[in-house]
Amino acid sequence: MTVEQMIDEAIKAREMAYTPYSEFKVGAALRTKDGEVYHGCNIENAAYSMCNCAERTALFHAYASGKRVYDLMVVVADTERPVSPCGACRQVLSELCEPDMKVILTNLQKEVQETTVGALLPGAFQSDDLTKTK
Ligand SMILES: O=c1ccn([C@H]2C[C@H](O)[C@@H](CO)O2)c(=O)[nH]1
Ligand SMILES: [Zn+2]
Repeated sequence: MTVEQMIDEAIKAREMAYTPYSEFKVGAALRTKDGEVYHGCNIENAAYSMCNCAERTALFHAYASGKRVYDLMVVVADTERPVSPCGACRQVLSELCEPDMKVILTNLQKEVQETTVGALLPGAFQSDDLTKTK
C-alpha cells in the first residue's frame, strides 16, 4: 500500500473514533513489513485518563494480532498543522517500533510532516534504563 493510500486509511480509521468528551477525532494506520494495515482511532472514557489514542489503538491491535515488524504509521486529525502525537504514544512507539520507522503526521488537508519514531522521542526511557546499581 502506498503512502497516499495509507493516508486515506488513517482518514477512514478516524471516522471510527469515540470522542464524546473532546470531540477531537484522530485516526491512525500502521503498515506491517509484510504489507498488512492495522487501523486505530481514539476511544475516550468518562474517566478521562482512560482515553486511548489512535496511535496506541493501531499498534496494540497489530501487536495483539501477532505482528511485530512495522514500517510506517500515519496519524491524522482535523488540525491546522499535522497532528502531534502525545508523549504516551511516543513512548509506546519507541518500545515496540524500530527507531528508524517512518511516521507521517497529517491533517484533513493532507499537509504532511514526515518524521521517525526515534526523532519523536529522543532519549526515550528503555528497558536498559531499568538497570539498577546493585
Ligand atoms: O496524537 C494524538 C493526540 C490526541 N489524541 C486523542 C486523545 C484524546 O481522545 C483526544 C484529545 O486529546 O485526542 C490521539 O488519539 N492522538
Ligand atoms: Zn497519544
